Order: sequence, then structure tokens, then C-alpha cells
Amino acid sequence: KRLPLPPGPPKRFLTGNLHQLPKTKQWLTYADWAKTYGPIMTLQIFNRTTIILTSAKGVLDLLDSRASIYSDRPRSWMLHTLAGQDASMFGLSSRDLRFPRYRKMLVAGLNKRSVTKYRPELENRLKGLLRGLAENANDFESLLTTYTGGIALKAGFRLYSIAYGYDVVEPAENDYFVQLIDKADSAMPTLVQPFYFVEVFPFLRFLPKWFPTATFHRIALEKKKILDAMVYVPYEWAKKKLETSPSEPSFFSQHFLDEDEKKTSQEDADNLMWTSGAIYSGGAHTTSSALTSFFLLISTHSEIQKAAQAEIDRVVGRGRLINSDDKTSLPYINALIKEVLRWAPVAPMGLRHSVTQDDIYEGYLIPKGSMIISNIWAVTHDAELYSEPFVFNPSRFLGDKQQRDPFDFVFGFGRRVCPGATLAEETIFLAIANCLSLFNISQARDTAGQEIDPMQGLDWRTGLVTLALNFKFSLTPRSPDALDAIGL
Ligand code: HEM
Repeated sequence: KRLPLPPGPPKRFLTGNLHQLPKTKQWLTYADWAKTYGPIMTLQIFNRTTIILTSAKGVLDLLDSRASIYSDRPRSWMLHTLAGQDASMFGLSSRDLRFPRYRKMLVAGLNKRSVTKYRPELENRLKGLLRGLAENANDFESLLTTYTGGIALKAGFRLYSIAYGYDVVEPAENDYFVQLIDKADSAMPTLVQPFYFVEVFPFLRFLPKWFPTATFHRIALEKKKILDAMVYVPYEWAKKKLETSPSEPSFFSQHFLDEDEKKTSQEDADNLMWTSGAIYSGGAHTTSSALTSFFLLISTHSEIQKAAQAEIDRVVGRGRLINSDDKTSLPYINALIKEVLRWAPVAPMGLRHSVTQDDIYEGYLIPKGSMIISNIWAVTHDAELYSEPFVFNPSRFLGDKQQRDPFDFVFGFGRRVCPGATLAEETIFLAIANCLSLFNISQARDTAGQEIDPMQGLDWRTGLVTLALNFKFSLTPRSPDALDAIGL
């Protein structure tokens, strides 16, 4: 006898739950629905089944413990076929022969040992960030605008030079490659998040492009151009540079030359192009989103800020840049970073997985090919795991009764777990620890001198990667010579 699917909102004939699909901040609606339908929920859109997991148990039981069958990506006509992103890391099937090769290259380029090699570059970029913040101390709004979200942009694009050995032109928004990444940022969500009829009626792809209702064709073409440029243009640049002059150590140069410094095969070169592309498209806006959330939270939690600064002053002292080796001796800062990523998970619904065979879980059938969505936001706001989940409190990760490490969730699951987590952690640590060491961060004031509550009017960007929008904060050096003391 066929087992039932997990419960879900009532469906309409043929279209299923299509009429109910939330258009923005889906993680909130799905968390709300889970209160009625439970932590394993089904949404049906025509013949496509989506399973939404809302509990830590569900995501870990399926996506981690049964990773061998839950690490595929759903096939999308828009992304893979019409926009030609078949070889892109993010959508690549776990059954594709390239998948283990891509992962191997990413892990090799982004593991702890490799990240250590990038440290001089990280510190270089960090100084630029701190200098930029200090110079604009009285005008945060313009700083945020100039750098498209202040430190967010700088922090994000630091990764670019890691992928290609490329030095971003400052200010970053004038940089041609940075513009490519920026444009590409919304391209992927536009292809996979809204519902397109071509996904359930694939024959629609044969409609001529000029056909009035074939808007999806035009969207796919436009996004294809953007996504292709993001991958091919820097690749060609890096290749040319490598041919004319030996490059700084970078992810690209490490892989592009074999031991005899001869070119690798075309296949290897293609793999490298897509994995390098995955590094900056995966790393740029994620890390910057976490840093943006940090400014939001720290500007409204002065006691936490003081505790963090006290730890820095006690352990590192003032007058020098905090470096990656200090990380292990700053437990409060590490707890604070965990809490930022828990409170505001950067990818609130992770990336979509799919299951490669029929499976049974808790008496329900999870049919082969179902799309699996992990509601990471709901997990990191589950009161059973995190007491008072909406309160920002780094101390929950200190002492004897520590709460569950959010890094078990926020970087994703199974064979698709984020390969950039080590680099992300280091990037975030350097920026947060040094900002706390050098600056006091507080709420901005209006023209009447009243503090502006950034939580009022706050909004979050909908997309694969979210971002706190519409807020201001104020930043002043902790001492007049703080920046001079570290040579900035
Ligand atoms: C705070 C920072 C970051 C967060 C929260 C984050 C989170 C995630 C999540 C949730 C996924 C999906 C995992 C899954 O499918 O289960 C992912 C995938 C990925 N991330 Fe990150 N990430 C961050 C930074 C980075 C950085 C710095 C890089 C590169 C340098 C990177 C590269 C990637 C790549 C290439 C994938 C695709 C992996 C695959 O499909 O197999 N990420 N990340």
C-alpha cells in the first residue's frame, strides 16, 4: 500500500498549492504553515512535489544522515536548459561525473591549509575596509551607498582576488568584474524562485522567443548573458594574465598549471572555470550579508558590544591589527559570530536539494525527484533549540549549557555543504573583531539628535541570499589614534 505524503496546505485541482506560494520572505510563511502541518510538509505544484523541512531533526536525518540520496539538485528547465547553466556548481546534479571533481577542487582550494595561504590578501583587504569605514565615520549612509552596503561589498569582493589573483579597483562599485558579480547576484534567484509554467510543461520551451506569452524565454536569455559573462569574462582575463606573467598564488593559478607548468586539458580548464566562478558568486554576497547583519545587531546591543571589546582589550590589547591566529583566544567574539549567523541566517532556506530515489521517513513517502527545501531560518529560530530565539544573545554559546552550534545548519547539508565555510568564518572574524577593536558602533541619530531604532522599518531581501535593508548605524573610532597605531 502506498504511504501518504507528508501533510501540507489544502490543494486545488491540477494546480495544487500554486495559488498560495508566497512571493517574498518565503521562510516566514513556511515556518508559519509548519505550525499547522508539522515539520515535514508537502507542497504540490501541478505534478511537482516539494518537501519543506522545518526542524533540526528533519534536516539532519534526511540531508545529512541520508546524504547519499538527498544531495542532488532539482532539474530546472529555466536554469539548466534555457539559461544554459548546466555546468554551474550550484545547480549541478550530484550524479553528474563533474560533481566529485568540482567538489574536490573547491575543497582543495578552500580548506584550512589553502585559506592560510590567502591570509596576506585577506589582511590587505581588511585594512582597506577599516580605512574606508574610518574615513566615512560621520556619514554612514553615504558609505553604505558608495560601497553598496558599506563593508558588505568590500568584504564580499575580497574573494574575487582569491579566485583569480585579481585586485579589485576601488571603489569597488567602479570595478568591471565587481559589476558583473553584482548583476549576477539576482540572476540565479530569478531563474529558480518564481514559478514558471515551463517547469511543469516543458514542451513550452519550443514556443518561439517572439511569442507574446514566452516571457520566460526572454528572462532566461537575459539572465544567461549575465551569468555567462560572470564566468567567462574573468576566466579569459585570468588565463591571459597567466600566459603573460606568473600570477600571485590564487585558486586559479594553483589549478591552472600542472607540475610542469604546462596547460591543463580543456576539460580541466572548463572545470576550473566553473569552480572559480562558484567561489566568487558563492562567496561575495553571503559574507557581506553576515557583516551587514552584524552592524545592525551590534549597533542596537551596546552591552554585548562592551563585553566583546573588553575581551579584545584583555586578550589582544590595542595598537595592533587582530589576525586569524587570535581567533582561538577570543571565545566571546566567536560566540558573537555564531549568534549573528543564527539570528540572521544568510541563506534562510539554503539551496534546494532533491532526492534520487523513493524514501520513507516517519511513515511518509518522500517520492523520488522531490525538491527538498530546508527552512534554515525556522531551525535557527526554534525555541526548543534556542531559548528566546528572537533575542540576540551570544552567551548562549558559552559556558556549560551551550546551545546547538548554528554552524551545523547555516552552511547547508550533506554532500552539498558549503565548501567556503572556513574562508567565510575567517573573513567574518577579521572584519568583526577589528571593527570592534577600533570603533564604537551605535544607532544613528536623526536631525533632532534622537536615536533611530534600526529595527523599525527594517526589511530583508528575498532571494537565495538575504540582506538586511533600510537601516543606518553610526561608527566612531574608540580613540583618536586608534587607526594610526595600527598603521592605517
Ligand atoms: C557566511 C557565509 C556563507 C554562508 C552562510 C554560506 C551558506 C551556504 C549554503 C547554505 C549553501 C548550500 C548548501 C546546501 O546545498 O546544502 C552553500 C553552498 C555553497 N557555497 Fe556557501 N556560504 C557562505 C560563504 C561561502 C563562501 C565564502 C564561498 C566561497 C569562497 C562559498 C561557496 C559555496 C559554494 C561553491 C556552494 C555550492 C556547493 C554545492 O552546490 O555543492 N560560500 N553555502
